Amino acid sequence: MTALLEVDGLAKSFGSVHAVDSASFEVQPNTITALIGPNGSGKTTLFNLITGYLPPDQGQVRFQGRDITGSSSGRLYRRGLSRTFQQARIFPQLTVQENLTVAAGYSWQQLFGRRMSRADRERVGSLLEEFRMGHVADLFASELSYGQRKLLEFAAVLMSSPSLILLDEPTAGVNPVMIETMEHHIRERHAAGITFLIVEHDMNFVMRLCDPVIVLDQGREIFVGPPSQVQTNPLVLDAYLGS
Ligand SMILES: Nc1ncnc2c1ncn2[C@@H]1O[C@H](COP(=O)(O)OP(=O)(O)OP(=O)(O)O)[C@@H](O)[C@H]1O
Repeated sequence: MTALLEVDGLAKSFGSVHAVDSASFEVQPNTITALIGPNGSGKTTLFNLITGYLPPDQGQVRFQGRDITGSSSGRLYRRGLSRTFQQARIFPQLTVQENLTVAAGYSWQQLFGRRMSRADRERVGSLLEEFRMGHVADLFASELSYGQRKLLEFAAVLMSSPSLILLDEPTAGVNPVMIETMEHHIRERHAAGITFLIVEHDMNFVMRLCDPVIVLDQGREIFVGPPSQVQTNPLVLDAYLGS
């Protein structure tokens, strides 16, 4: 099977800190792959390198077989590679509905002139329904709870019809009910054909949802395998207990 995403010898240093140090791994299509590792092991930096928010010092990233190293985040978004952030990046001064509209690629002028295609209007409507956000559609995003903002960001990246979504700590700081909601939506969208790469510290969440699991330590992968083998792998235990 051809990998959907290939990370090959990726490296990034900040001064003397080797945040990502020759990392290489693949994400196969139709998986929910986890990327875990102790604090500071380079997970967010890797996400930034893959999604065009940081240029790598070395190495290559391929998406759907094409070299995307150094491509801009906007270009990757339009090609079907989207991401979320640890702190949801949404527009607090726009309503929930407007946030989804902007994510479809509409300019601010079009947004306020209501010149939106019927198909996109319907997509916004169906996402509001799917994510049960109809009742908050006209609230400003700033009025949402922390968890709802994360959910909105997730819904917004779906406007680009992505084939791969990178989620950066989707459950961090989120209440248990919202964690279940998040898991439900990931499963639903996975069943509909979207591939996920998820950075997450909640091991219960990872163990029940993800396969395979990639473990990063000091900027490079030290384990790739099924969740059942992660917790007993000596290299993984060393990385976590030694940190
Ligand atoms: N912009 C930056 N400037 C300097 N150092 C940085 C920068 N970004 C990350 N680092 C360093 O790179 C290393 C990897 O950080 P990164 O945030 O990628 O790790 P992480 O695995 O995502 O951590 P966490 O689980 O705590 O979110 C850390 O030592 C961090 O301090």
